[in-house]
Amino acid sequence: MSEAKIQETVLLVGNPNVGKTTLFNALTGQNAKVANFSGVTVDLKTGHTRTPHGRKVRLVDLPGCYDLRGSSPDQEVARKVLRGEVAEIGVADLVVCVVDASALERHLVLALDVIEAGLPVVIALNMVDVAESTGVRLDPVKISEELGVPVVPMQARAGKGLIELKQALRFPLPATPPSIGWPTGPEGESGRRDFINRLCETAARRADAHSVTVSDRLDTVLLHPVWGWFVFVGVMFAVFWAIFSIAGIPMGWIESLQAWVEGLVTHAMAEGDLRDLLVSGVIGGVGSVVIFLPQILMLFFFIGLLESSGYMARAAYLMDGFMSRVGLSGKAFLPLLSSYACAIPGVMATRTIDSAKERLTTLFVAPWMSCTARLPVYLLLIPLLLGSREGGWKQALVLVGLYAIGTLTAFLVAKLLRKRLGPEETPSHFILELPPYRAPQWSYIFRHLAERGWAFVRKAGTVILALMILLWAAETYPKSDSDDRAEQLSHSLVGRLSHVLEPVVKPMGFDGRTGTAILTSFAAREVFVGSMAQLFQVEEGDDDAENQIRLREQMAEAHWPDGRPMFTPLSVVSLLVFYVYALQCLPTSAVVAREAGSWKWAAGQFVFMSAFAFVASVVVYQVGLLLGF
Ligand SMILES: Nc1nc2c(ncn2[C@@H]2O[C@H](COP(=O)(O)OP(=O)(O)OP(=O)(O)O)[C@@H](O)[C@H]2O)c(=O)[nH]1
Ligand SMILES: [Mg+2]
Repeated sequence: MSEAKIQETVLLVGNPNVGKTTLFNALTGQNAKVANFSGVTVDLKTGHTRTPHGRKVRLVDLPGCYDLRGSSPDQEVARKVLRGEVAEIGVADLVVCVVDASALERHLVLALDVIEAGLPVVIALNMVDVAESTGVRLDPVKISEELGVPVVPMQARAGKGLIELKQALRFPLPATPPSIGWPTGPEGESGRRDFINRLCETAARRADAHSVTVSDRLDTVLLHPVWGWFVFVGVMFAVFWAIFSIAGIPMGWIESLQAWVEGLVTHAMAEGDLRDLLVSGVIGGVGSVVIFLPQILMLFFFIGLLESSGYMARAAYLMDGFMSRVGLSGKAFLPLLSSYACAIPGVMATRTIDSAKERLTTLFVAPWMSCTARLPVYLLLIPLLLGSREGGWKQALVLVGLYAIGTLTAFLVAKLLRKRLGPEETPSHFILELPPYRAPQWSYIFRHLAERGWAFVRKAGTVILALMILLWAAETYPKSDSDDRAEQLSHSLVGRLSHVLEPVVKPMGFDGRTGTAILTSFAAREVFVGSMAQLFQVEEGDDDAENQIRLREQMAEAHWPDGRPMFTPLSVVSLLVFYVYALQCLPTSAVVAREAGSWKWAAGQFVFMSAFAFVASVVVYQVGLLLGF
């Protein structure tokens, strides 16, 4: 190893779902994604930690892998790093092999592979709490003697054993007896198994009778072909209901705050363009988006809870049969599920899928899982559809419906695409391990919420704010002599743009202003709400009126020039359908291009989804009209 190296590099390796990232977070103070299923980490994460001797070391968290042979892209990363083939990481000085003490037989396979590869190894014997609760009697000293490497018992989630592990990180690691006590090479496979079994019999003895665990008992219901589905639908419904009813309370606070600030500015400033910019552009436009923060956070919270407890993996298991009918495996379901939070991590998570064709198909349809950026649009429009103060459960039902439409269409398109991509490589079957249920990792969930919340506020304060100011300028200039707002608007840049857009969006049931708002939302979906708040504002509202409700009222009162109401239930449905399908997220397209390895794929996806959204919306509106809605 070169002299110039400033710090040592320590790799965290292990099978999936053993707590590598939990350990990484605990050692580095970061908050990388942790969840209770396999294949959560798909990329390399680096951080720093200090040993008790004051040495700063670089820590690298790897995706889980089972041995040094398999084939999926995420596991390949781990293998390359272990072989020292990744330039940014170089050759590791030490490998911490994280194993699950409650299932040592399986986890030692990788540990032996790594020791054989000749790297200095420390074994982190994690999840000691789980092992003990299932009656396993551990003997870390014996394991250490047999393998010839240090073994540190620990509970990463509770932060136990961290100091001991840090103490074991010594450079160079004191030499251990070089003799390997198990047969090596591929021929030695069964001999290695025997070695592991013998070791576990003495050093990780199981209680004799196989007891039925709580996880087993829960699974008889949650994986039941009938009851399992009841629970699944019930859980989803409860989540959406909570989003409407509970989040309504903090939303009210934000609304009042916004109205108060608006009133303050209105009174403090003289009438004029600047005041108009602040009140309608900045406070009205940005505020109408920020209001949805509580609901977005709630959705992230529930997704975090479901992932952390292990229920997500059950949902994937339930879906397996259905998925295989569309040519995907249950493994593809987890990336799709996490796309409900945001398509970007969802697309990245497709790396856990072994088959390249299945992977391409999954990342192609992932953006149709409604992400949280669509939530503000849905939440603005659903009450408009049902009449403002309709009961929470009906609204939840419509919301579930929207998620379902996106999901089902995704499956349908996946099926067609999967066929086009050529014959099946391997029969898809369920390859995801079912993890035991675990208590949610609250510290991770709440830190994650804080990060997401901050990211949303930052986006509102930058991208959305900038767009709102631009839009305000475009709807204010060039100025006309008229005092009438409608006339002023039609004279402005936006008015002219609306005029051009109107023939395009009219078949969908909207006017040019809505068309303009849709156009602005190609920068970011949430912008739609802010743009509507600006474009449909008729008069300066009362100082204390609540902006959101005002926007909905204004939309409800909007008319076509011939006096027909503009937002009928039919046109609102058509608008919702458009937002379910349209791909309006540049970062997603960039990640798709990277993951699929070609811009063509991302461009094709964008064109296909936009066209699909447009056609679906036109069909809904026109057929609806024919049917007399
Ligand atoms: N009971 C118990 N659970 C733990 C412990 N350490 C981690 N966990 C849980 O194990 C699950 C998996 O943790 P992760 O840190 O995401 O595991 P990982 O090894 O990084 O998983 P991949 O990235 O998928 O390879 C989470 O639900 C953690 O809360 C522990 O010591 N005891
Ligand atoms: Mg991980």
